[in-house]
Parts: sequence; C-alpha cells; structure tokens
Amino acid sequence: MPQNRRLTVLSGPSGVGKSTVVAELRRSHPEVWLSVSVTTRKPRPGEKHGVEYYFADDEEFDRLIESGELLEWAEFAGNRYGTPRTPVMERLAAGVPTLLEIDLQGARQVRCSMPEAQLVFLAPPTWEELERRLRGRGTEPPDVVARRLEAGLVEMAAEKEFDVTLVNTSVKDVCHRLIALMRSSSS
Ligand SMILES: Nc1nc2c(ncn2[C@@H]2O[C@H](COP(=O)(O)OP(=O)(O)O)[C@@H](O)[C@H]2O)c(=O)[nH]1
Ligand SMILES: Nc1ncnc2c1ncn2[C@@H]1O[C@H](COP(=O)(O)OP(=O)(O)O)[C@@H](O)[C@H]1O
Repeated sequence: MPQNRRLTVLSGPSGVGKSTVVAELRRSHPEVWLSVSVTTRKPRPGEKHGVEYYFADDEEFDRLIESGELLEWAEFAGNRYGTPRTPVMERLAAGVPTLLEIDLQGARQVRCSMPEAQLVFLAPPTWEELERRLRGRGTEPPDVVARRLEAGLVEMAAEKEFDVTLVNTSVKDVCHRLIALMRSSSS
C-alpha cells in the first residue's frame, strides 16, 4: 500500500542516541507521529507511562501477542518490546508521517510485513563513543551495559540491511536529515 511509504523505522545500537533524537523530533517536528511501544522493562527515573513507553507485565504482554495487537515485537537484553498495531495503521491511513524507534529484530519484521517502509540506521561516530555514551547515561548497571554492547555489535553488523545510515554526531543535524528523508520517501 502506498500509504506505508509514510512509515519510517529508526534503529541502532543501544546508547547511540535514538531516544535523544526522538525527544528532539517530538519538540521540533510535532507533525511527525511517534509510536509509543509497550515494554516489560521497568521505567527509568522520569519515564512516564504512555509517554516514553506503555509499561506492562509479562502476562499483559503475552495477551497482546496472542490477540495480534502488536505489529512487531522482540526480546532485547532480557525485556520484551512491541509496537501496538492499531495506532500505527490509523495514522498511516490518515496520511500522517509515522516513526517507529525499534530494535533490529523489529526492523526486520517491519521490512517483511511492510516492504515500503523506509529503514534508517543510526550509527555512532565511533565504537568508543558508543561505549562512552552508554556508560555515561548511567541508567544501567555494568552487567546490563555489557549485554547491551554485545547486542550493539550484532546491530552494527546489520547496518547494510537498512536503506540509509545517519551518523549521530549532532542531534539537531540527525533530526534535520531524518525529516528530509521522511519527506522525500513519501512524496
Ligand atoms: N522490536 C522493538 N524494539 C523496540 C520497541 N521499543 C523500543 N525498542 C528497542 O528496544 C531497545 C531497548 O530500548 P530501551 O530499553 O528503551 O533502551 P535504550 O533504547 O537504550 O534507551 C532499543 O533498541 C529500542 O529501539 C518496540 O516496540 N519493538
Ligand atoms: N549527538 C550526541 N552527542 C553526544 N552525546 C549524545 C548524542 N546523542 C545522544 N547522546 C547521549 O548519549 C546517551 C545515550 O543516548 P540515548 O538517546 O539514551 O540512546 P539510545 O536511545 O539509542 O539508547 C545519552 O546520555 C545522550 O544524552
């Protein structure tokens, strides 16, 4: 369906700056609709239910999978994450530019189910900078950081599966380029 060209997926290793880019887009480009995922991860300080995520327990997440309410879902570093299907389909049907910030496994599922979607990979300037950002964020204990860096190696190796790579040197610059990509893919 041509309306699926309005769908853009943003993926990249943990700590690269996806949430920061999404927060900046929310502020500077309110015309873009950002999907809110469901997760079994516990909220970080400051995260609000319904804003960064819908926080759910395992039982609720199982129910969402069984009832087909998720467009895609994946397990990442010990927690499950999924995209509620209905809000995405409604926005796309209404012609609204829509962005999903999801992991590599989710991006692959979207590639299969909605091949017209544009897949954007957010890369760090260097691997050392990625480690520095992830550790510097200070939201996870060392064992979880190690697990995320391990997953990051797998994500980095999959960069070529994406349509475009943006290097996150400057958040504003990435937002600018992302918006330009979203405009050009749907026109
Ligand atoms: N497949 C999938 N991945 C998601 C979804 N929501 C978030 N993620 C990904 O899950 C991973 C972990 O997210 P999170 O715990 O918030 O950590 P952070 O992205 O490092 O701040 C990231 O790669 C997110 O892009 C979703 O709905 N589906
Ligand atoms: N362009 C950038 N330059 C420097 N630091 C950044 C940049 N983008 C994000 N960061 C910082 O890197 C850390 C990880 O960013 P975050 O958005 O939480 O990553 P992700 O959502 O991809 O895991 C945060 O502390 C954030 O402030």
